[in-house]
Amino acid sequence: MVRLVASTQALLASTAAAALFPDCQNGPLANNTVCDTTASVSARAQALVAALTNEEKFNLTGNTSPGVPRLGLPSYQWWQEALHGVASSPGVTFAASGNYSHATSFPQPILMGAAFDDALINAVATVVSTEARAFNNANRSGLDFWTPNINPYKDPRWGRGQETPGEDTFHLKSYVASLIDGLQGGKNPQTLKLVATCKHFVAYDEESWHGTLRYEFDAQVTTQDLSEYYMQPFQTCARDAKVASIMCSYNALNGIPTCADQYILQDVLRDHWNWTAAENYVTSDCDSIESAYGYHHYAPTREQVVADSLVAGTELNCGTYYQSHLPSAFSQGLFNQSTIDQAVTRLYSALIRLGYFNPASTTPYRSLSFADVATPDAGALALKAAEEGIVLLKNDGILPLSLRTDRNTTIALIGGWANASQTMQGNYFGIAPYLHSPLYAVQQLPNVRAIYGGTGGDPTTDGWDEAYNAALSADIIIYADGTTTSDAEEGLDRNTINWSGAKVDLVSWLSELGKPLIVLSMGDQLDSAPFLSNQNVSAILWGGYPGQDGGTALVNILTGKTAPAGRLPVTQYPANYVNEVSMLDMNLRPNDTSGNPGRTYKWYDNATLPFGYGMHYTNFSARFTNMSSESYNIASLVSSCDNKTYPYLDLCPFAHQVAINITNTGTVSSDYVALLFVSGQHGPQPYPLKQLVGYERLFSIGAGASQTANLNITLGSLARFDEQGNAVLYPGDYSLLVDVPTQATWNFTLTGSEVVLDHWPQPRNR
Ligand SMILES: O=[N+]([O-])c1ccc(O[C@@H]2O[C@@H](CO)[C@H](O)[C@H]2O)cc1
Repeated sequence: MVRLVASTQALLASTAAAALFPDCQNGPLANNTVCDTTASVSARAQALVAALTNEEKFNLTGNTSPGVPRLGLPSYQWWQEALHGVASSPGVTFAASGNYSHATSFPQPILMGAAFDDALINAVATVVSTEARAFNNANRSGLDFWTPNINPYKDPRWGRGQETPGEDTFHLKSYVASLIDGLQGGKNPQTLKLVATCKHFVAYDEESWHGTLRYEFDAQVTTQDLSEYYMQPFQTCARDAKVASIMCSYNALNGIPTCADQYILQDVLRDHWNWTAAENYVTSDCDSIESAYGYHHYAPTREQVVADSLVAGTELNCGTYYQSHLPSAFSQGLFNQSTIDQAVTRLYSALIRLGYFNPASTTPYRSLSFADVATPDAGALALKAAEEGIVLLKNDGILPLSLRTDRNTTIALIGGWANASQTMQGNYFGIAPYLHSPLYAVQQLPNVRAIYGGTGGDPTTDGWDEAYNAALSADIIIYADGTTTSDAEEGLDRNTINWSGAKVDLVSWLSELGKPLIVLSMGDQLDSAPFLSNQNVSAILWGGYPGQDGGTALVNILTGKTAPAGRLPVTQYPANYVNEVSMLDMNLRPNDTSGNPGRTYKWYDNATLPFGYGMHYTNFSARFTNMSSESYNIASLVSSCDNKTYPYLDLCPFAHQVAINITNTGTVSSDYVALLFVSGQHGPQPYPLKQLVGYERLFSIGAGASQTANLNITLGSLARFDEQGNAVLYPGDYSLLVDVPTQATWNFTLTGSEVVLDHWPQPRNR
């Protein structure tokens, strides 16, 4: 076992302040082609690399890069984080006070995923990249941001599930395309706004479970599951959204640490997904090259491990292993000159694309300043993002609250989240301009007296009297609790997914008062069965990690200022699920032999609340309007696809848009998320229960009014994956359904022969 502590501390030490950009006017590089803005990116990067000694090149391969002082090439910190706002991380320095002392803190992705609103995600990412650029201009940040975490949230115990938009790959693909566009400033823009990094490539979704650490886990994944599930968000990142960077992970995949795996980094990422077209780089996770040696024991020497990783296509090492061991690996002949040249060329290509070597006047974004950070508009967007994601799980009619105007209403707030502040940010957070707790937000309501009843005891009954007394004198009781980063986060998986016995008992004790009792279930999903079945629990809202204005968002929903329309982006599993399948079992499909009951809504049918669940303050009906034909020939669908617009067959549109007319049949204006699923028995067995093929959020549908969701479904979304990982469109009967919470179906048939939409590259011999 290696100890990572000392070196990770070194990783986090911030770099000494240096010149922000190379001096291309008067510095030593002024006459080097790297400073010639009319030359191509690759010519510029190659010219820079040609000016470097090997020793200098090796030194440039760590996240804390010393630059090359002799050439006026500044030191550079490659490691910045911005999961839901510019975040504290090695390259980001917040000021102690005043300008640059804070940045907008949006909800965690798991709550933003629940909004099912790609335009919202693009707007959020645009604010994040603007604020990041402003920080960079003030020399408080680099330009490479190692976000998003886009591993699918497959197991409810995963500590980092909160960092992701959820469990469904169609959803993740759509979400991440919007996000990367906002972070990078478009698809292949003239100047990259930021470098975004899709991580962790691939099959990474385990932290520390029953003694198995993420650093040592060897994920055993079938080619079918790999292609169909674990790879899908990365395909969108690399192939379609043109993300500029990818991070390989700590785990091994079928015996090979991902950062040393030529199959995934070369055959899949660069060759199959054409990720060579633009100048991009792969970074290791932090100390994951060291883990490949010390935990995975992948090769007998450190030199062999760094050489294998560099050759496989990991250009940058978060850590110091490359800097320390590449020189001797090179002397031993373990890789050749062109390999290190290519790595450094790719790294500096990314900086060139960011305008790093260009005059400020020719680079957009250089004039952004603190006036562009944490603006009122950004604050309003953070509030809207939280409101859009919050999910109504139960309502006996108490919500929206009708508060009296003739006298004060007393509201008791009890529980670990009632007065939450930083907790609302989850992990990977920065310094927020403010943190409005639920208690604070209730205190702002007119004609309301708020009483704080403490956090409630767990596991002892300490604090229960305080809670009870507050509840006794209240008209309405709000119990706000759930998980925090002490229960689940990086390095920490959960063993249980139930509300603790003490919390269930406290809520039941409070419920015996017979007063309106609302549970705010915060953080990750907990099995809400005990509260769903308790008739004295009037309502339940799930609020995830709602960010800087989370309390206001929750209270706006409670009072009806905003109507809830979020949908669960993950399955809410029953508590016993954790006893049925090992966290280390990567299989998605149910398996009688292993006892795996299946994972995600596609393969598991016994949820407490299903993926996509979410109630409203009104009722909706749904109707398909334009499904004229009921039979489509597969060959015609494929041949009518314009391969200039759609270079990959899986992106080809289905014969026509699917139009779903949604009518608000109730009395309250509300957003509505149309979730379109397909089901049917075609392709390899077992068949999934259903799969998401489209979604759209409709806004403010008035009482009695209708709006239409026009969904552009693709051939790829209708495909199934065979055992070789090929995406195949199969003939057969299909049903389209909009079923949560309303029911509408439309059936059609695909005729003719099956067509492979995506031929999956087969694994190399291992
Ligand atoms: O040294 N540390 O303090 C430290 C902190 C976080 C850390 O986690 C890794 O670093 C992040 C890099 O983006 C990856 O998402 C995560 O897996 C790895 C190391």
